[in-house]
Amino acid sequence: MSTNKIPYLKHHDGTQIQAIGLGTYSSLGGDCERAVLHAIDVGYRHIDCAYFYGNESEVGAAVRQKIKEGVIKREDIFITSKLWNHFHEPERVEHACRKTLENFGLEYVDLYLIHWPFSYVYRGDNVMTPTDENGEVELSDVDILDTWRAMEKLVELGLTKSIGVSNFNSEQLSRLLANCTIKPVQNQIECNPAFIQTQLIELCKKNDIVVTGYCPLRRGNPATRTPNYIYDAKVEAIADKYRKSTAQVVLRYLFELGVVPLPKSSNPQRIQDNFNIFDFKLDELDHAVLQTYNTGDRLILAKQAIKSKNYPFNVIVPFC
Ligand SMILES: NC(=O)C1=CN([C@@H]2O[C@H](COP(=O)(O)OP(=O)(O)OC[C@H]3O[C@@H](n4cnc5c(N)ncnc54)[C@H](OP(=O)(O)O)[C@@H]3O)[C@@H](O)[C@H]2O)C=CC1
Ligand SMILES: O=C1CO[C@H](CO)[C@@H](O)[C@@H]1O
Repeated sequence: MSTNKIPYLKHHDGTQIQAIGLGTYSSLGGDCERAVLHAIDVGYRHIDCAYFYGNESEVGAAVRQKIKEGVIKREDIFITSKLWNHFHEPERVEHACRKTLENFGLEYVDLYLIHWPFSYVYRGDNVMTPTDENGEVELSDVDILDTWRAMEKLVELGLTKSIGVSNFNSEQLSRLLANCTIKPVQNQIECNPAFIQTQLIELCKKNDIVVTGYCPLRRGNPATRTPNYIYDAKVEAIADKYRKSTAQVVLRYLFELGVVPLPKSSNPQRIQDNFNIFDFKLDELDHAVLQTYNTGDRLILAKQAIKSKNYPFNVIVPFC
């Protein structure tokens, strides 16, 4: 497929991002490498990764393979990774980013995000969820602004082109915006028909921050036929109208709301299908139907960090 017709969004720092990205959480080993190789062949130029996912080596191997084959140049592909919660102390941030680059076998990432606003005690690079004797996660208390200043240095060092955040609520984002030198280019948040987060999206748009949407398919599971909207007759009717799948309708819907969806798949057909959402347009009635699923039902709660003062989901933001 030609990538000419695929829309890109511009970040405020001048970098550009393809308006859909391949999610890689729970894509592991050979499955992950094959998924990324196939995605690049299909036309994806935006891959969402994280140190926490434990698959940066596989993603990097696939990207380097495609560069070697001459299918892409490094500058054609946008790679996001994320600082995990145990690396928040400012003095660990550069080390964490260099470790990620080493995993990828690349000299820079395009975007490095603070994965969550809360932090964990550091017990070693590979201890990603340190727990105490009661099995509770060991939370630490690093100020987001201190971590952000170290993130800004990564741009100066050329280790990442852009920096951003993930899972920041409106208060955390506003505080960061009021106190930063480099503004975040993105806030990556949960976004699917049942949980759109309209007000947070509006705040991001107002501040020229791109929203990337995770769990766009709400972790679709054909066996249990969840989430219900992928298997619901009303969405099937919309899909039939455009000769598309219900997943394509959902991804298109998020795109039309101004969100960059990050669907994960390791299935070749679904990887391709999820990318083919730029040749049709939903009408107002379709939007009205899809809006009825917005019940404000958050899927990812990160309850292990509920006691952190930086736990982001205490702020009750109306969802519509
Ligand atoms: N910043 C953060 O805190 C978070 C970021 N993320 C990022 O967002 C990405 C997407 O979220 P994720 O949690 O993976 O969930 P998704 O909503 O992308 O759902 C993935 C699931 O949907 C299935 N699926 C994919 N395509 C289709 C389709 N066309 N029809 C039916 N089922 C389908 C996949 O199965 P199969 O592989 O078999 O196709 C997989 O089981 C992550 O991979 C990660 O990169 C996710 C969570 C939190
Ligand atoms: O990126 C992520 C993938 O999903 C996890 C939950 O299942 C999240 O904790 C994490 O932030």
